Amino acid sequence: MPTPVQSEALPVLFSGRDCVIHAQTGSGKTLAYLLLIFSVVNAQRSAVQAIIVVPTRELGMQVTKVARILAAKSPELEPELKSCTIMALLDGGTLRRHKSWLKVEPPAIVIATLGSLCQMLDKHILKLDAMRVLVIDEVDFMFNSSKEVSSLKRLLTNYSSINNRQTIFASASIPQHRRFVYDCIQQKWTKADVVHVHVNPVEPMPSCLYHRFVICGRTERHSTLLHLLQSDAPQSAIIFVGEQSEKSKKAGHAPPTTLLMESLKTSHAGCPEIILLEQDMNFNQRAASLTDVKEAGGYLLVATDIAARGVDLPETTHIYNFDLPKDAINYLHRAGRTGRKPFSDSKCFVTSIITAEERFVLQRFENELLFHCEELFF
Ligand SMILES: Nc1ncnc2c1ncn2[C@@H]1O[C@H](COP(=O)(O)OP(=O)(O)OP(=O)(O)O)[C@@H](O)[C@H]1O
Repeated sequence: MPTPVQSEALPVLFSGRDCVIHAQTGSGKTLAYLLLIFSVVNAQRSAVQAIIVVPTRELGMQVTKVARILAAKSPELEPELKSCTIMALLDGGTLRRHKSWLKVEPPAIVIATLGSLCQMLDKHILKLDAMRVLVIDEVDFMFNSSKEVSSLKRLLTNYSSINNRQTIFASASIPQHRRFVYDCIQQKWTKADVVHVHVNPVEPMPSCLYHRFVICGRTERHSTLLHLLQSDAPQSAIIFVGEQSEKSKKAGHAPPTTLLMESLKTSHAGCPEIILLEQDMNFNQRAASLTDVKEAGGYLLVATDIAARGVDLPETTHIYNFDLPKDAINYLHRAGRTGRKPFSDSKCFVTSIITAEERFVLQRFENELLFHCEELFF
């Protein structure tokens, strides 16, 4: 049964028009663009026909997994046909192996981070002559990232042309979306008849989310979190912690994530597994953390914003903002790591631990994202 965004976007996508898919977190945008790709690519052809660009390795691994599930065919149905080949070309991957694979037998679908993709394009190892669909997932994040933006523009205009491909942009947040669609046409990132599929514009976040906040002093945040965990007793939760500042790093202080992990391990015994996921971990450690989360019966995932975009852990019922996110868009994406079962109406909780001075910041997020946050008292 299609979700609302799939119902709205699929007819546009199948008509061949370029599309900006703009719908709440957890609404099923991934399947919408993957179904288009599988309707377009010819699995028997050894040429890259679709590329999906993602901002992080974690999101890339997740999209690859869904694409491989869709690609798997029953051998008894059409034994003579080979199934669609899919390659993950992600930062931290084994580029040497990918190079030889791309040269010998190019896959039909490539899921890539921008850095790794541009490396292959610059070296002429990957060619886009046969590319028919280009998807940029979390598009607002990519255009906002000073590291990615110039490569992204090159990919959209220099490496391939709008006339030879169908271009799909997806995100739950596209600030100033009218301006963005105008830019898409002016800058020739999409064709002029691009369609903006905007699902539920008056409610930017899923309605099953219940937003709360607790006010406490700076030094009481650990004990407040422990108190919350005891009263909520979540089966599976994500605790978002801010990145360590350069100043704090230089002063030799322990990262806030490490301090929180220690505090949880000593004071919150008997809880679900406590797992860490942060930018500073190497790629193998990050992959191991996500595997642990998926295999655990229940988890407390302590994470920085690396887990805020796209990561799909449908069992998560509680989000805690141990530190406030830096802006409303980040709040939306952190909150959207819960409420990810499209046809379920069970309540999920997003709780921010703030100081009295931060109340006005949260209020600003409420005004911008049109939601109500209720105060909790202990
Ligand atoms: N038609 C469907 N029926 C049931 N579940 C679905 C359907 N489509 C997608 N899902 C499930 O919904 C969840 C969220 O989907 P997905 O990851 O595509 O969300 P998204 O819109 O990309 O969210 P985000 O903006 O946070 O990246 C996934 O677990 C997916 O398997």
